[in-house]
Amino acid sequence: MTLLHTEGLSVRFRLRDAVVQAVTDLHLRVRAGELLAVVGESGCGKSVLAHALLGLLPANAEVSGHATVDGTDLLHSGEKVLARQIRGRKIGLIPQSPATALTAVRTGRTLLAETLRAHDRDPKTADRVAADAGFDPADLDRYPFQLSGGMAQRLVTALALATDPPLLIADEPTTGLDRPLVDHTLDLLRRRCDNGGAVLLITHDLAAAERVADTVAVMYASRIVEHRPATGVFTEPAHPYTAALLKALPDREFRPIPGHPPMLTALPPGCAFAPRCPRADTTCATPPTGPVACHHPLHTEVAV
Ligand SMILES: Nc1ncnc2c1ncn2[C@@H]1O[C@H](COP(=O)(O)OP(=O)(O)OP(=O)(O)O)[C@@H](O)[C@H]1O
Ligand code: NI
Repeated sequence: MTLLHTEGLSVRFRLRDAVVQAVTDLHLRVRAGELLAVVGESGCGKSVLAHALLGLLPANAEVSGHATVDGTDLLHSGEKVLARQIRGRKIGLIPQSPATALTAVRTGRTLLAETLRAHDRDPKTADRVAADAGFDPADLDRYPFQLSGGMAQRLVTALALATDPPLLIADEPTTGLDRPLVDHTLDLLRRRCDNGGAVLLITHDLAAAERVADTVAVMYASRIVEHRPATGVFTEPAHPYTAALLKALPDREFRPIPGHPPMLTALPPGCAFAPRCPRADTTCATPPTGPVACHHPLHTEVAV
């Protein structure tokens, strides 16, 4: 069963003298039981994608295309529907910046109890929900400013899991966590999928994605350039950008990708990776399409 479906999803921000093309023509499908990892360098549009799905973009954003969760239209539902029926009920979000997501004047226990009550769940389960997310219930009476970065991270994870949404979007959920807690969080996400939920995991951490993902979408300069089963992506990357990302890993070749991603205010008409790509030639001036968006993929026989 498909839980999340996007077709031609695009997001642009209109600035006074420029347009930021943050997400371009995204076709995604996440099925119940699936953990999809979205990976890519800083600024490629991952968090904007998450915010677009939850209706959390600022007023200068223009969204086009289609997106549904569990059959419900996400882009043409009003704020009331998004607030009452989507956020928390159908889609949970572990936000990228826990500190800004937490309300300074409420303790963890109050925040958690309010969330549980708002979704007709027993507020007395707050301790268990916190513990499941790796947050010590003994610390629930602290205010957000009394939490370390890693503790705040675990608290927002508990808040997102409290309502048990079918789709969870986790935006860099392991930031600031020590290795055992990273593993704890990843196992938690994996378990949700094994129990029939779906997770869209946004991460810089390719090792994390390799550990738990069923499918991987590699994003570059606002587009998904490779979207395939995880095993294929990690063992036989097809897009030169994916191959370069893997080579940059410390336990692989530790070779950084030369150059920089393009400005999202001035994207080229053809392949945006071409200026950094060892395989680029004149054909790359036209836009590549397909599950591996490249005119010269490293592998052509890829399972999609
Ligand atoms: N409100 C906004 N107005 C204009 N540009 C924006 C706005 N929000 C985000 N952007 C731009 O959209 C692009 C994508 O941002 P996004 O936060 O999605 O990146 P990301 O892939 O999540 O990066 P990171 O890995 O660092 O979190 C960036 O260039 C960012 O500057
Ligand atoms: Ni982000």
